[in-house]
Amino acid sequence: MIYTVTLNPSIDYIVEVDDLKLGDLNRMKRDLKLPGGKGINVSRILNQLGADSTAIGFLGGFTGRFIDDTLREESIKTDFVMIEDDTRINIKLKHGDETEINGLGPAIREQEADALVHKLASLQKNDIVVLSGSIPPSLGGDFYERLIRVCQDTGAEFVIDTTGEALMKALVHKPLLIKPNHHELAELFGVTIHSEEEIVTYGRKLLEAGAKNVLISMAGEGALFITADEVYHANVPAGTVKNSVGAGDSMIAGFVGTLALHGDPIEAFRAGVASGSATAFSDDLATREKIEQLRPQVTISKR
Ligand SMILES: Nc1ncnc2c1ncn2[C@@H]1O[C@H](COP(=O)(O)OP(=O)(O)O)[C@@H](O)[C@H]1O
Ligand SMILES: O=P(O)(O)OC[C@H]1O[C@](O)(COP(=O)(O)O)[C@@H](O)[C@@H]1O
Repeated sequence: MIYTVTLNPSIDYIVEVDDLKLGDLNRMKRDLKLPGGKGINVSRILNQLGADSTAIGFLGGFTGRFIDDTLREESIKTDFVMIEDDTRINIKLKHGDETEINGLGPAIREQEADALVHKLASLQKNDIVVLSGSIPPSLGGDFYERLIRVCQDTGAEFVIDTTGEALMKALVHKPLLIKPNHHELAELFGVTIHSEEEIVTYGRKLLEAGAKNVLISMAGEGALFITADEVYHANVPAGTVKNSVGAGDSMIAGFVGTLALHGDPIEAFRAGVASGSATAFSDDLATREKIEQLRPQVTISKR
C-alpha cells in the first residue's frame, strides 16, 4: 500500500482576474476551490493511475471537511487525524502570471501529533510512504525525522518532497525518491545554477548523501533522472499551460505509482513527466486520459 502524508493540507483557492490592480477593487473572472496539499495531490493522481493509496495527515474545521469529502467522492481512502484548528486556504492568483500565497497552517496539539505517529506504527515492510509539503510551524522542523524513524522501524520505504534543512536531514535515511525542481536544487546548496552539467553535479551530491533516486524537474524545460549509474533526460510534451499548481506532485505520483505497479524506473520517469505535464495543461489535476494521451510524447535519452 502507498500512504501519502500531508502535514499541512490546504484548500487551493484558484482565482483568475484579467488585470490585477494592487490597492484597488478587483473582480474575479473565474474561481475554483480544490483539495490541495502535496500528499493529497499525489493520492489524487495515484487514483487516476489505478494505484491504491491512503491519504493521511491532519485535517480540521470546515476546510478540512471539504477536503475529506472531496477525496472520498473520488473513492480515495483517507485516514486523517482530525484536529481542532482549521485547515488553511492557499490562494493561487492567476493574472497573466501565477502568484501564490500559501498559509502557515493550523496549530497542531501534542496529542494530535502523537496520533499521527501512532497511525504510521502499523506500516508493513512493502509499504511506501510519501511525505510531502511544508510542516505547520507548531509541529517543529524535525517532525519528518520522527516519521522517518517510524518508517525505518517498520521497514517501509519513504519518499520525501520538501525543501531546505528538512530535506537535507532526510537524505541520510535513504529515501526511495526525492524531486527538487532546479531552483530548489540551487537553494539547497546556496548556489546559482547555469547549466545542465551543474544540475547533474549537484543532483549527484544528493545521491551521494543517501537518496536512492533523484528527479530534478525543470518545469517547461523537461526533467533529469539521476541514478547511481546513469543520467536520463526527458522532454516535456507540447501543450498549453493552464494551471501548473500540483505539477510537481503529479510527477512524484506518476513515478511512484508506476514503479510500484510495474517496477521499471525508466517507465516510471516517463509516467512522472507525462503526469506533471498533463496537470500543467489542465485546470484541476490531470485525468488518466490526459496522462495516457501525453505519455507517448515523452522521449527519454541517456546523457
Ligand atoms: N510549463 C510546463 N510545460 C510542460 N510541462 C510542465 C510545465 N510546468 C511543469 N510541467 C511538468 O511538471 C513537472 C514538474 O514541474 P515543476 O514546475 O518543475 O515542479 P514543481 O511544481 O515541483 O516546481 C515537469 O517536469 C513537467 O513534466
Ligand atoms: O506545503 P506547501 O509547501 O505550502 O505547499 C502546498 C501547496 O503545494 C501544492 O501541493 C502544489 O505543489 P506543486 O505545485 O509543487 O506540485 C498545492 O496544492 C498547495 O497549495
